[in-house]
Amino acid sequence: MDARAAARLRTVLGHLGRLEPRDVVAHPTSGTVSPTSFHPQQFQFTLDNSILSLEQRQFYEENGYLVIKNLVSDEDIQRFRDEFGKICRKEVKLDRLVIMKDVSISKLQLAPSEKVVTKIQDFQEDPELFRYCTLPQILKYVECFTGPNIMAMHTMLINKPPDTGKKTSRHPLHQDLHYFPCGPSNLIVCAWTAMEHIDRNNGCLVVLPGTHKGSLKPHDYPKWEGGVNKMYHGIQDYDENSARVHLVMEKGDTVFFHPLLIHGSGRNKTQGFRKVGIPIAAPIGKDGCVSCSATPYGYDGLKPKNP
Ligand SMILES: CCCCCCCCCC(=O)SCCNC(=O)CCNC(=O)[C@H](O)C(C)(C)COP(=O)(O)OP(=O)(O)OC[C@H]1O[C@@H](n2cnc3c(N)ncnc32)[C@H](O)[C@@H]1OP(=O)(O)O
Ligand SMILES: Nc1ncnc2c1ncn2[C@@H]1O[C@H](COP(=O)(O)OP(=O)(O)OP(=O)(O)O)[C@@H](O)[C@H]1O
Ligand SMILES: O=C(O)CCC(=O)C(=O)O
Ligand SMILES: [Fe+2]
Ligand SMILES: [Mg+2]
Repeated sequence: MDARAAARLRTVLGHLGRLEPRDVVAHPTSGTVSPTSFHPQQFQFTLDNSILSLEQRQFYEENGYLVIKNLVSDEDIQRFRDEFGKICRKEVKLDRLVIMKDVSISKLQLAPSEKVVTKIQDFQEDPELFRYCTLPQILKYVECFTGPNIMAMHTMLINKPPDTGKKTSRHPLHQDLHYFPCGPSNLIVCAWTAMEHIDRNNGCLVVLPGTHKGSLKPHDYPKWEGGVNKMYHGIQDYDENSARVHLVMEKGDTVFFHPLLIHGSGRNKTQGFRKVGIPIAAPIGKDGCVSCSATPYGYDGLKPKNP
């Protein structure tokens, strides 16, 4: 994006001011930004940029997600795996890190290892893992949705365990915006990178294309017999007829998706631990998230600020 386009985007963000979370809920598609004159009405969910092809833009506009193949190198993924292993074995300790175990094993006293950690959240203080959020090729695409001043709102690495038979390794269908009252929603994007081959066997991402055009729906715990992980809320009343699309991805492929896109993941029927790094959401206004000024997850400075 050139400097003039960036300046216009900042102006738009400035006019939007600081929304209350309920405003984001009531007007989830507020904040539509068409900062340049190329296609003023045509595009609602992507910013004008020279990175995405017309087909890619149209795909994201229509479907709410976009898979970019082979975006993160094997070498980087290996480094993230190594660091994750150290965290699980407690060789690296981080104050604010949240470590989650699958509910099916949460009450067992198990020795620290990668086999008992289902997910880590808030790794922004770990320089090695946080490199993911600063990879130029990730930021290049993130910028197509957020504009040039980018902040990581949340960081995660998911290590989906082999299902114990209770189906607790599933992640119910949800919208990420449910978890963070950030906005404008169209300027938020989540990046999800496969750290290995992922398909329906080990629990790939499942999306309901086009649902990013809808509103934020009520979420609650699904009524699953085997139990549900803490905070794994699901949408109760989605359209049963919507087509579910299973995203089969290779190591290093990254899917960028809108925070209102309904998505989830199935159970892991293999004996491996399915790793994805690292969903981040990366919105930012000029001085922080434009709707929730202070967020404990906010982490600034991924790219030099535009003057
Ligand atoms: C716009 C931005 C978009 C950003 C996108 C991000 C979207 C995010 C979508 C999600 O990922 S939703 C899921 C988010 N999940 C969480 O936030 C869970 C975070 N994890 C935690 O809070 C802790 O890991 C947890 C409380 C579950 C465990 O913490 P501890 O290890 O300190 O707890 P401990 O082992 O002492 O257990 C405390 C209690 O929690 C229970 N527990 C542990 N793991 C559990 C689990 N997995 N599920 C349910 N309960 C669990 C455990 O049995 C125990 O119950 P009791 O009090 O009855 O003894
Ligand atoms: N029939 C369904 N209708 C709506 N949502 C579903 C349905 N089946 C599964 N889901 C949701 O979609 C997510 C992905 O499910 P998916 O069907 O891919 O995996 P699975 O049921 O674990 O395994 P399988 O590949 O055997 O179907 C699940 O976590 C669940 O929340
Ligand atoms: O990789 C997965 O299982 C999906 C996780 C997810 O959507 C989330 O944590 O918000
Ligand atoms: Fe999610
Ligand atoms: Mg199924």
